[in-house]
Amino acid sequence: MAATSRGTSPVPPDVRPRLTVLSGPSGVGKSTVVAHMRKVHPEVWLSVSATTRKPRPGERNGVHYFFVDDEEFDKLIANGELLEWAEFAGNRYGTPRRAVLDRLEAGEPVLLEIDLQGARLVRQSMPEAQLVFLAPPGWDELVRRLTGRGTEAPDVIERRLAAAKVELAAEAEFDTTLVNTSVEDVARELLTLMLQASGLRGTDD
Ligand SMILES: Nc1nc2c(ncn2[C@@H]2O[C@H](COP(=O)(O)OP(=O)(O)O)[C@@H](O)[C@H]2O)c(=O)[nH]1
Ligand SMILES: Nc1ncnc2c1ncn2[C@@H]1O[C@H](COP(=O)(O)OP(=O)(O)O)[C@@H](O)[C@H]1O
Repeated sequence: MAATSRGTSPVPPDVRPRLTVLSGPSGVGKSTVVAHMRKVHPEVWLSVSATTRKPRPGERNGVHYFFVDDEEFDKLIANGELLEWAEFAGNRYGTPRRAVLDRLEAGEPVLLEIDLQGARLVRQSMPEAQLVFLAPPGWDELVRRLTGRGTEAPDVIERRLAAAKVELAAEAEFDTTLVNTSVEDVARELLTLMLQASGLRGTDD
């Protein structure tokens, strides 16, 4: 089944590459979509965030995240090295500023996968960014995905589901919604949105 696109952002007249932010509730499939993008479209540059969260099995430092301790995260903030950062479900996450700006200056479209608070901060500091909301096909499916992933303890799942309710209520703040029914379809639509927003050609393959 195809991913459903609810609403679209107008294609801007300028041709500057734009930052694209992908956000959505925990368990909706953001990491899965991003992993698929990495595999099928390695040319798309994905920001790697710093986090104080402990790595999950299979997660690699410098690939999925830069895993740092609290002290190192404090330093990143103090030195102004983060474009934005937020606390989410008891851990801190932030986007390294320099790497993102370098890529944008080099003319490459850039993708950030960050939480709602981060998306709002990016909207303030870079109003030209396009904000894409990844929505679940329904609440029950979101619960199933988050529980089925099996990476979090029940209390952490509860915290993430509470955060998910807040995140779902913020959908209207985003330029576009993609419903994650099919990972392949979402990745394709996301790539098209990124290329269109950057004044480059959208693809249908
Ligand atoms: N603000 C912000 N949020 C981030 C960043 N990196 C990841 N996140 C978000 O932090 C939340 C938790 O991420 P994670 O622990 O990897 O869990 P998962 O996304 O549910 O698999 C998600 O909503 C991510 O999108 C970042 O650099 N900044
Ligand atoms: N389109 C989809 N259909 C069914 N399951 C999915 C889909 N996308 C992701 N999932 C599954 O949902 C769970 C949560 O996905 P994940 O990418 O970790 O979410 P997030 O990064 O948004 O927290 C994973 O077990 C993943 O395999």
